Amino acid sequence: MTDPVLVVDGGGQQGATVRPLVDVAVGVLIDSAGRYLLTTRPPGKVYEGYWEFPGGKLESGEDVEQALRRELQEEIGVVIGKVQPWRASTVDYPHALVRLHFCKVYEWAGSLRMHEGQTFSWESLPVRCHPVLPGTVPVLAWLAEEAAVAPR
Ligand SMILES: Nc1nc2c([nH]c(=O)n2[C@H]2C[C@H](O)[C@@H](COP(=O)(O)OP(=O)(O)OP(=O)(O)O)O2)c(=O)[nH]1
Repeated sequence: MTDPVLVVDGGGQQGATVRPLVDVAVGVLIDSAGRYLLTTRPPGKVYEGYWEFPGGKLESGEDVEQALRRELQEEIGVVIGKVQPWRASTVDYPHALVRLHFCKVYEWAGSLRMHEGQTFSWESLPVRCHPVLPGTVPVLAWLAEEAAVAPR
């Protein structure tokens, strides 16, 4: 069975036209207090200012882990340790059809530096950040479900 596709803001609306599926590596960084790192989408990008987990598109020849390591170093200035593949989802936005590969990361080196003009916040559930990117909203629900089953 394939996962349902989350259609956002009307999605691609191209009918029979097949759109490429863009793979995106996303890091759910979790600190020793169990808080999650959220960042705003940088100026000039679609959904500018919306809150998301840091990450970005896979480049040619990269796997999810390689892309995540590169993106987090480029965007937030940290070198991540072990990457734990977690969940995936597909989102149909007007600008792109994306496959989001969420990974949990508990270890990293270096201080956070927002290289693309983002804002960051360490958040507990329920998060105070608003607005959250539509493709990211379900992730917060998954995290809340997990926390309910295995509270810290
Ligand atoms: N990083 C990230 N992207 C997300 C999340 N949720 C979600 O729907 N997305 C979507 C938004 C974008 O369509 C796509 C990420 O693409 P992007 O444009 O930010 O990637 P990038 O940094 O490689 O961008 P660029 O260099 O090509 O400008 O994934 C999330 O939590 N984190």
